Amino acid sequence: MTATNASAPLRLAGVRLTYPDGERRLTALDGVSLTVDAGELVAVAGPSGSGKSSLLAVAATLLTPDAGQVTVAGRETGRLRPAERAALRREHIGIVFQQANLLPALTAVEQLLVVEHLRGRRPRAARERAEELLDSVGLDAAKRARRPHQLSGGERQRVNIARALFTGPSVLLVDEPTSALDRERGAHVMELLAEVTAVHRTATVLVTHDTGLLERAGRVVWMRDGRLDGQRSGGGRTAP
Ligand SMILES: Nc1ncnc2c1ncn2[C@@H]1O[C@H](COP(=O)(O)OP(=O)(O)OP(=O)(O)O)[C@@H](O)[C@H]1O
Repeated sequence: MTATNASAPLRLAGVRLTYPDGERRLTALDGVSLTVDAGELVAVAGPSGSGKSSLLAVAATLLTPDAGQVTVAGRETGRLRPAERAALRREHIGIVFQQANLLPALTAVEQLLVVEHLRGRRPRAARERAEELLDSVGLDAAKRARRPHQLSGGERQRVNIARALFTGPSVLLVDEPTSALDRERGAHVMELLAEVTAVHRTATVLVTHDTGLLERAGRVVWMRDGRLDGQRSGGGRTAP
């Protein structure tokens, strides 16, 4: 059972998050529990303001909940010191933001190597890994040598996904990855996310407004007013 799988890379249990709102607090997440297994793609859908981005920020350990637990790769993050939490995030969490945020002066390969350089690994092994990852998301040698302005929006988003996978994260968090793309390119990116989730065995959470893309998800959860409001199995791959 998903809900009781203690080895799942990502577990949220009874998470409550509030923001300051004048004299009071606004409740953005109101007792959210969600377990995501390795190799599972969960799409989080729901109206604007329902708490989807807040859920992603809490799962990314970028925001600390007022109550409840967030467990990443078996570690309860509420108990960690900030430096330990940052290290856990670097090692175990890949984040794909809505905009690719690539550095204009760097080629596709170099976008991945910036991170690797900071981690102090040997460049040749890192370069090979970067080349392989970009190849696996569909960028051939010529495109891997291009700078962001020489790539299409969909290709930039592929670089973005490869970059998030570079550290070998067990959790992949994806925020509206298709909002800047047309329907066909958006569908391809969604297809790619389903594939990398299966191949890299990540616990993937994808936030989207676009209900047209949900059939590729293994599971769809709906948010309303800070609560999970129901879920269904999608048409895509699910964890065994
Ligand atoms: N930094 C903040 N300070 C105060 N309130 C916030 C903050 N961020 C979000 N909120 C509020 O928390 C609630 C949930 O917002 P959240 O951004 O998580 O929703 P969402 O479902 O991601 O919305 P959207 O689809 O429009 O991005 C909303 O009422 C929002 O106004």
